[in-house]
Amino acid sequence: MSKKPYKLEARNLNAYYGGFHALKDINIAMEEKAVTAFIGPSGCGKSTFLRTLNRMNDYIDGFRVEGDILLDGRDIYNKDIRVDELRKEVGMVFQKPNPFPKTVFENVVYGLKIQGIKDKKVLAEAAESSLRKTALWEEVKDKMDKSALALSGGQQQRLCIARALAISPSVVLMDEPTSALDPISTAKIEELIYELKNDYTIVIVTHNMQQAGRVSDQTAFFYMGELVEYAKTKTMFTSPKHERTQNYITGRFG
Ligand SMILES: Nc1ncnc2c1ncn2[C@@H]1O[C@H](COP(=O)(O)OP(=O)(O)OP(=O)(O)O)[C@@H](O)[C@H]1O
Repeated sequence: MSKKPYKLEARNLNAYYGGFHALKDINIAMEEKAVTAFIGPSGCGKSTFLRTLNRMNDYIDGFRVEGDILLDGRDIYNKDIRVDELRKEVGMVFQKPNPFPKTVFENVVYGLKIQGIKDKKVLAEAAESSLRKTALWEEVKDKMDKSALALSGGQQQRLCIARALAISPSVVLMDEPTSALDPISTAKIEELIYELKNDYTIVIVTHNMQQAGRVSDQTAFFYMGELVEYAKTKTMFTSPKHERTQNYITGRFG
């Protein structure tokens, strides 16, 4: 089988919060239309790294990076990159569902409206298409003008994923997207992630080892700001190379 091309690459990436060295010489290449999971104990830099992939950390005072992050071969920290364009390409879903206090419809089309799209038919079609992709359409099609805050937590999270997909990203970053959800909603999101990788490159931070095992193709294990091991998920879970990885995945720490 031919290898998928790399969508995202970090080369000699170091990141700092002021004087604190949070990411240490990270080198990793993530495949296109695949799911890459980041695992590791609390505070090891998973979220920091995820957030460097769409420059979400730019907002933090004193944060800086050295090295390169390449999206389709282009360095996203290059001066000529427009951050708003980058974020259209690299969408993000957070730990807690964070719908806006607006209707279901307004939530899904939010990004499109910001882009200046006003045509009602275009917006309605985009909303339906995104909600179908997150398997939410049948559940909300009669509630499009109701508040998104009235949906269940799991539905809200699928709505947030639909909102991210509506602006047609090619990469979706997910920071512990199920940690606030019940097991049934979690299972639905996991199924969804599995489906979405047909069309999107997905990077997910998870504390749940079983989840990494179920949804990801590749897994990266981080420890104290370093990328200790990166391998096919099956390989990592059956025969990790490093003792630290072994100890973590068998629950001896973390
Ligand atoms: N805004 C910030 N300012 C200063 N230090 C920070 C900031 N955000 C994170 N850090 C530090 O950077 C390190 C990595 O944090 P990060 O949130 O990336 O870890 P994580 O592996 O995602 O943790 P968790 O699993 O608990 O979410 C930690 O030591 C953390 O305290």
